[in-house]
Amino acid sequence: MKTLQFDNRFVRELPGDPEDSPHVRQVHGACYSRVMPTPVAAPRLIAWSPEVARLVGFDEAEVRSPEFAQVFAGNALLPGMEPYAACYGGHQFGNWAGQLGDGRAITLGEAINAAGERWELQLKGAGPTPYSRRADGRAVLRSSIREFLCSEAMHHLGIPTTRALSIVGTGEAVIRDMFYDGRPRPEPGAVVCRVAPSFIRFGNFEIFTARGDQVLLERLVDFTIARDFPKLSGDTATRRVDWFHAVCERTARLIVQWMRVGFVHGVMNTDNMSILGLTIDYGPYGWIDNFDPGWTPNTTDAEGRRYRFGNQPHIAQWNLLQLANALYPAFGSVEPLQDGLSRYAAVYEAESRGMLAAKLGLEELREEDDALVETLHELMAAAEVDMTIFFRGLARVDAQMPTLDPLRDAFYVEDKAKAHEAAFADWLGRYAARVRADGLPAGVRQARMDAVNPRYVLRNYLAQEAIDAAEQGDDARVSELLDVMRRPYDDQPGRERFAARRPDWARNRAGCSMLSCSS
Ligand SMILES: Nc1ncnc2c1ncn2[C@@H]1O[C@H](COP(=O)(O)OP(=O)(O)OP(=O)(O)O)[C@@H](O)[C@H]1O
Ligand SMILES: [Mg+2]
Repeated sequence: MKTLQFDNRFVRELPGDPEDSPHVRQVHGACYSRVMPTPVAAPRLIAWSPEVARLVGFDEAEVRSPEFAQVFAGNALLPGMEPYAACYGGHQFGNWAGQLGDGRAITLGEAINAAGERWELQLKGAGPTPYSRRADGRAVLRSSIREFLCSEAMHHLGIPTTRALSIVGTGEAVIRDMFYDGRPRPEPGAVVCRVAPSFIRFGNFEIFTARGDQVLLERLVDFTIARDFPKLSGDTATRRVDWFHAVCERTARLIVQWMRVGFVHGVMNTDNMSILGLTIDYGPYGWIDNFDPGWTPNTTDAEGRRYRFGNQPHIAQWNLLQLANALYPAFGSVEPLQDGLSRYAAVYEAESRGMLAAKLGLEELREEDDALVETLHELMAAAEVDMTIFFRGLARVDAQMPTLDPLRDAFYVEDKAKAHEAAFADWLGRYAARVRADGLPAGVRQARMDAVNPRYVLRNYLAQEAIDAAEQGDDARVSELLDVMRRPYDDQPGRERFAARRPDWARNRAGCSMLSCSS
């Protein structure tokens, strides 16, 4: 394998933990602890992303070499790698949880590719670290496949995200009690290598303020600005303000994108919020099948449904408020922080209106269109309409002569479809009139809509089918699904089944509609 070029700024420029054993502890006065991945019995490459391999600088032969599986299972290091686990805290389900940290993630290094881009390589499931608390530092195959596939699916949908290079099976079992019902069982283990310009989270800042360590807080702030926001200029105070505003804007744009495609993160704790506005931590996430703003995939969240689909914009702002509180000592005044939070709301509102207009194929969403959107959302929820199929079909509704025909596939329940047919016909009449008022040629409108309304999303049951096969030793389904998700906006002849409604068997099956945090 060729050598990569590393420039490990995080460990070079920030203070680390002087202790280098993985025993579990509170780590003070440090941004990270150096820790080696724990070797595994029998590394075996299960799947990889060709785009990410290219980004990092590996060709196919290198990825398929035995050395690759060794390195990306955590059994060997490439020259220049300096493994560490980051220290962070976080608000979980609305409550301050204290020190969390990379309990099973280990960064290998910051690779600089031929284009001069920085791509941090991080293993997830690579063994215990000082931050593992009572857990084992490992990850199961099912959650690793979900993380791998969804990272890449999101990227190809055009949504900011951490990427995934590879999944390597460990050849070792991991014990998990999937539904916390006292029935633990052994499951196959795996390690994902994920890749991003930065894995810094809101919680990396929160931990220092919670501990009254203003010096380290300010160091991390200025480091993040210098490394991850190099375009910001001016004096330190100006850059800090502009930086927080940029974080608020990026977060707003990210959530708008989730809402566009029906992605429900499922566990939007502040330790799972990226400072770059990337989607991070693919745990108990899910995709909307039938449109339901109240849906959450996370069984741990079933009661309060804090992280339900329709609540994500609100939660993101709440998380930014926690970040603002944490940053206050570095700012010394509340105004710029308040301005940032207002910026979030303004950008979210504007971007969300643009997104809704694009999904509907309208030039813009005017105030008088709000009722049109509201009625549609109510109808979709009441009639159990598949979000993805509906919007894809809507582009095929003839504005001169609108009928429900292009939308028939989107309905889950015959009775409900019948009951709402007249209301939908009425809505379509109003919609078609609005489209005609814009006067876009039909082909242009359809092409524009197809560019924002995907044909294929990583439906929960599709991922589960690939997982079931992989657990039986057949990895091909994972690669096939990745391949479909690489072109989500294109009709792919022969792959209609991947665009179909969720089948009935998947309605209430574990892994398909209910996900636990056990991973
Ligand atoms: N199996 C495990 N072993 C050790 N620590 C764990 C394990 N699972 C989760 N954690 C830790 O628990 C905390 C919260 O977990 P959460 O589910 O948000 O993260 P995660 O899925 O491990 O990973 P990430 O956010 O890095 O994608 C984190 O500090 C995480 O590292
Ligand atoms: Mg996490």
